[in-house]
Amino acid sequence: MADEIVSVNEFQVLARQALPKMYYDFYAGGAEDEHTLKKNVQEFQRIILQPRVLVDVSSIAMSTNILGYTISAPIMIAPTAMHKLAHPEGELATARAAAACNTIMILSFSASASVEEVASSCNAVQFFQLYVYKRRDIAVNLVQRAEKSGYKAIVLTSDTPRLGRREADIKNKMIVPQLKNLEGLMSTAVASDKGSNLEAYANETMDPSLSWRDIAWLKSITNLPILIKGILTREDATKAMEVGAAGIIVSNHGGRQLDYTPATISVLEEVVQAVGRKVPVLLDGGVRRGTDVFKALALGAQAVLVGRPVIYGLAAKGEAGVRKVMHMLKDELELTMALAGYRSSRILKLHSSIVSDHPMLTCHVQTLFLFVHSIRRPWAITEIRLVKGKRSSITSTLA
Ligand SMILES: Cc1cc2nc3c(=O)[nH]c(=O)nc-3n(C[C@H](O)[C@H](O)[C@H](O)COP(=O)(O)O)c2cc1C
Ligand SMILES: CC(C)CC(=O)C(=O)O
Repeated sequence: MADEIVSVNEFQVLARQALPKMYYDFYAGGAEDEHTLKKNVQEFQRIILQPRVLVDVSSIAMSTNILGYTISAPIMIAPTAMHKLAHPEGELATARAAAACNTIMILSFSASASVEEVASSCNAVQFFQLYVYKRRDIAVNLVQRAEKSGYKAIVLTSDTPRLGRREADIKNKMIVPQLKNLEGLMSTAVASDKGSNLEAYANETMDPSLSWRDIAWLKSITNLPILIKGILTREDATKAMEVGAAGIIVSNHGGRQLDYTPATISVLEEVVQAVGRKVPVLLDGGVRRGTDVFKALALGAQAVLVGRPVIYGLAAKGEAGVRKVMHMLKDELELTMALAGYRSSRILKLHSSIVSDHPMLTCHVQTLFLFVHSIRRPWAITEIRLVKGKRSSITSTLA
């Protein structure tokens, strides 16, 4: 019963029961040692919150704005491939859930429903995630179809010149169904019967020569704003600004590409600092609790994206499962804000940008001693504590 589920992680157990092993492993798995997959969750857990009390939290504002579109909470749906392997209604159910929750879904290039089908299934604001294949005409075709169908932005995934080595998929000989967006354009059948068919297919099709120079080409084929997904360093954040990205998604692809990349939450601040509030910075990877969302906002994210929990909700309960996942995260975030002494998720973001701009933070990062720093503003008190060179807690509230 969906009603008996009290936390997002419980959906993973239900999804495991509902799905064939090959598909469950595909969704749940990461690359190689799955170090980054685990770190994404663990690094959230290392951050401790120090609440402020006796703040009037009788009314809490959860909504935020992404590229001019208001969403009910700073929690969006990450692009994930092939939802029909999780549930027969696939992306259509996910999109309806996004619309019901008044949030943005990013449709995967590798979806099992077409851009047109998903666009016409509901009135949610949708972005389209793009992989660039060696056959550039496919990107042109899909970007133009997405634009025509009413998608509001292109999310270019930058971390997949080749597919990460996902060992469960290799063992299971993971298959690739025909991808709906490519029907009539390209077959997804691959000759190899060894290892992961998905890996063979991806490596045959993805364009490993894609580079920063190609953003100009992408801009020449669309009028939509372009967000770049897969940024983990200040250097690449700066480059993304130089090429005119409209937004950045701090992501390590949920630990499915390069293993031993840092957890996204641990590099968020570095990216936010480089971007300097010029464009929105979003984060995905390991978000499983409202407190995780709160931590990401406090460190400068405008919103987070959720990947696997959405698929698990879909696999377990279809559209209702996705709605439940999104509602649980939103409710937990609201409770976190109340208990931590916050009235608005937007104020949270303002605080953190002050924090990350402060040079003291960087110069004390290596210290082995407790470092307490507070900044006073007419409207805010922000306090950051670092222990042994790591951020250990975040406190800030309205003055
Ligand atoms: C099963 C699965 C499929 C994915 N497919 C895509 C995809 O097609 N395009 C993409 O840019 N990212 C894809 N991702 C990465 C997600 O967009 C996102 O970065 C990641 O899932 C976030 O981590 P989380 O699952 O811990 O929330 C996929 C992730 C998973 C788990
Ligand atoms: C079809 C795949 C390339 C989708 C993907 O990005 C993933 O599985 O992580």
